[in-house]
Amino acid sequence: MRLPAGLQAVILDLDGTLVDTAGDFVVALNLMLHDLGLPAIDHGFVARTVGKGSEHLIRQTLAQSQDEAGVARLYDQAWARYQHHYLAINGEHAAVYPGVAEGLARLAALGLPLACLTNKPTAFARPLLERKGLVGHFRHVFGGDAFERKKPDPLPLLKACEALGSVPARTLMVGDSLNDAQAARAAGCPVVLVTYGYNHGRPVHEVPADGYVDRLDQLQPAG
Ligand SMILES: O=C(O)COP(=O)(O)O
Ligand SMILES: [Mg+2]
Repeated sequence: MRLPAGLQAVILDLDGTLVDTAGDFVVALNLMLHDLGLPAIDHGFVARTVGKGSEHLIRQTLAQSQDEAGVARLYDQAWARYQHHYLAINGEHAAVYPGVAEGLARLAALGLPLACLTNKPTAFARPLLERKGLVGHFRHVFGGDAFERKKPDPLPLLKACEALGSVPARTLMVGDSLNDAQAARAAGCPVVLVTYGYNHGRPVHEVPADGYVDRLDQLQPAG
């Protein structure tokens, strides 16, 4: 699809958009659950649950076997174990999606400044992009802890636009989920969704967007 005319910058989501990280989440969560003596989760659970940040993911994971009080009691220990394991394996069970490196290179060649905006903690996001050879494309990397609120709140997008020096209406958000689309709409940014990501386990075409692409390198310069 053609990029909107007059574009000033592009903001890209990470998990499910640039990198298939479901394997990393499964491994780190299951090591955490093992430490806590709790039953394991599977790939399908991760694909349905990822995208709303680590706190949400850990709470939902604990809720598979715990009531509300159990989740509250175990949360701090779970978060510490999760962080330890995730940082140790970050990127080992994750793969860059086909067309991503080419697509980012093309956007950069058009002179568009790029920001990565994910709900993943910044301390997980930056090393992952480095390990996968993608970090050099980005002027900024903002994690879920970079601002006061996370996507689907528009705040992180508005802050990213500010950092990029772009007007929201001329800043494209590229993501994989309703979370990204809602944040983009509320910020006044056009949004394109990739068709291969997670989208909370739902078909992505259910989510209204300005376009859908099967690969990032399908984003073509405006005609
Ligand atoms: O929920 C997460 O940790 C990350 O999700 P996102 O990169 O799709 O924003
Ligand atoms: Mg995502």
